[in-house]
Amino acid sequence: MSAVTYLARALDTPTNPFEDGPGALRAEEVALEVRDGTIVGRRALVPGEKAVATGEVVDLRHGVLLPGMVDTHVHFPQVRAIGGLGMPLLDWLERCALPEEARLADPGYAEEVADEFLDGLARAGTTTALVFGSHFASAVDALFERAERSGLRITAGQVLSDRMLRPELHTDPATAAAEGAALIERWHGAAGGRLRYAVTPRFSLSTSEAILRVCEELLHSRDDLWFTSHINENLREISTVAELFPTCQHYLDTYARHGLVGPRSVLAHNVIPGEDELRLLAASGAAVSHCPTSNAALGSGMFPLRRHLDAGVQVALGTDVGAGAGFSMLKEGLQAYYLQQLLGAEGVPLTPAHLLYLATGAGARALGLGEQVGDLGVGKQFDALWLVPPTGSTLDTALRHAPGDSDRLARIFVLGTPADVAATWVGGRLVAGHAPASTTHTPRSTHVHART
Ligand SMILES: O=c1[nH]c(=O)c2nc[nH]c2[nH]1
Ligand SMILES: [Zn+2]
Repeated sequence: MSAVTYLARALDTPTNPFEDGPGALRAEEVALEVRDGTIVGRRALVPGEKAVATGEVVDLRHGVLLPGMVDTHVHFPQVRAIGGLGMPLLDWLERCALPEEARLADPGYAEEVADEFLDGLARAGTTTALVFGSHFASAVDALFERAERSGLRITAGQVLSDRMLRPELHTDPATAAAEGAALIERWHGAAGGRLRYAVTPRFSLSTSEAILRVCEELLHSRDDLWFTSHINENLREISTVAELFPTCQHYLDTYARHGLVGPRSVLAHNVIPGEDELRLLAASGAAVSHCPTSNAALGSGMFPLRRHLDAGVQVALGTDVGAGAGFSMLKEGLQAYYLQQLLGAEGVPLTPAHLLYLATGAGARALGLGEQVGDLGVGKQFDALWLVPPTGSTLDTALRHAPGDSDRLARIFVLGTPADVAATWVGGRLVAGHAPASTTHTPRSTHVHART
């Protein structure tokens, strides 16, 4: 059994600040005892305390420890398409995203992109993600194979479409059913449950009723699969979906009538929802992934967080790479804050605790992982990111002069970038960066040895 004690200045939100207020922010100097990847002990330290534990000790107190970020909407095949500005959704798809996604038909290309993608997540401090896969089954295999090695917690699936994209990205119901069943068999629950399968129609605009029926069969082939798709992102998209599904009550109904909306469903965007849709989302326990940098880049609209909260809909954050502005969930949190400020009286005034919760605990709960990850409490996995801004950087200065814990967290969201993430762990395993050498403390002696 491997046991390590991490000494850290930790910030987390073990409860929901939308219910408990800003007091939900926990800021402590702690000793976290981690055994086989699980936090088994947590003790508050007297600041600067030295002789704190016996056994292997890693001192992280010159940085800030946060729970690993949870990205609830991110596209694996779009890493190389980040940064396409100046277009609304459907033009951006046609010009930027889909030509790149078509390249993943080449398995070698897909492997390279999978490595870039997973590396991008881990370096940004993201430890868990709900990932839009590729239209090609071979590329989805590549993603899961690389994810198994990377150590990250990944829920993903083959993206399904059979119209209105480009022919090489289209499938047919029989192929979709066969490939989906094989991928579920190979990957759902693999790597000790770190990898899970999500049935993933791209959006109703590009999926016929026949493909949605396949999605229904695949999703209900087991009772523990996930569902994800897009919804209500853009006015042209919404009116096209209404024309394509004349008998549906609203966009959400195109999924709901196939049994695709439930507590294991995550729908991205929902920038322009109807009240009926919000009620149905809340009643079904489905979550919405809010992707604020993508919404701003594509001019999709202003996410009505207040209406979601009032209706009781679960909301978490997603980067939506590549329409979004990169893998940083700190940037996503900041953009969510800005957007709510711009909404004036209709916006929700978000505190730093809200931002941290949206980027960690809310995502964990939306993905059914709230018992395992999302904060740094006893019983949780040691999924964490360690921020160590370079000495003399603006973030370093800002943190040294922060008057309080909430201000420190605000400064991290405003100024933090992946370049400040010195190390990322999943289940106690280092998945990016470098941790300091541990020291072994015995009752009599202390010596340093290198950690592998
Ligand atoms: O932001 C988005 N990115 C996509 O790739 C996509 N596909 C359908 N709808 C989408 N929205
Ligand atoms: Zn998306």
